[in-house]
Amino acid sequence: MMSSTTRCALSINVNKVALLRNTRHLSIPSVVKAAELCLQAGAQGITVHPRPDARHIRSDDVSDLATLLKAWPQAEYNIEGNPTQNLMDFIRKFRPHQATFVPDGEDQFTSNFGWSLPEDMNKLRPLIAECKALGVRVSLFMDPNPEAMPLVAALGAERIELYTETYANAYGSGQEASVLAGFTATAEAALAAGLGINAGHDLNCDNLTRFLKAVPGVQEVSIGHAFIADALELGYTKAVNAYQACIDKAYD
Ligand SMILES: CC(=O)[C@@H](O)[C@H](O)COP(=O)(O)O
Ligand SMILES: NCC(=O)COP(=O)(O)O
Repeated sequence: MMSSTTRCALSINVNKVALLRNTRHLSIPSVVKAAELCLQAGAQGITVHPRPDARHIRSDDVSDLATLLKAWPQAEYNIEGNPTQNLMDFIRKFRPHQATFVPDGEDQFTSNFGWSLPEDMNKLRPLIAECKALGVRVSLFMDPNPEAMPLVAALGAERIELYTETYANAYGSGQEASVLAGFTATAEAALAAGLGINAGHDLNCDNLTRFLKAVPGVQEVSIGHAFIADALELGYTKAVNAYQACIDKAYD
């Protein structure tokens, strides 16, 4: 049973719509239309990760989505990236609801580790302070490690995003329970430190419910790759409905 009564929000990551669009010069599929259909279907937010090599989300997408989100005052705009690379320019210009700081290299294949604390603290502190001054919530992408949670709070970040690929890989295997226990302990430590909790990476309609049942206090999941794969088969509306049903099942 979940220990939090707050229902987890679903933020749809539309990176992979842009990835497909970028293989031609025809502006299809539309990233903005994808986001709009997901919001119309009941998604609570939109996430993008504009990488320095612009392999999927481009500057214009970040701008166009900021415009779209103005028409959806209840929805949250979450921009992910490395604040020592290109992220801060987007944060200063568009002031999204949330900036998720991710320690990726310039041409990293995909995100696959969280921040190292205390090592990264000095470079993160002023950037977190700047986001706070801009009215932008900061979430730090973190591996499951309870001991790091007080350090995240000491930096002034409001949330962590649990990097969930290890859970996704362990799902359904003999390792699942022990891997999940690490996420549960980290979430408990985060809550004790006064932090909010997000989660993401390789979450999908199969593994999502068990994660939310086991890990207390998750306020938001951002889901992209598996969601877009499902939407190719179901359409955006049915895919959002399916993921919302997976979230609802965690509260049964
Ligand atoms: C921060 C994170 O968890 C990633 O999942 C990321 O947003 C995905 O990036 P790609 O879509 O480029 O793999
Ligand atoms: N923050 C994680 C995210 O936005 C999406 O990750 P994925 O579902 O594409 O692995």
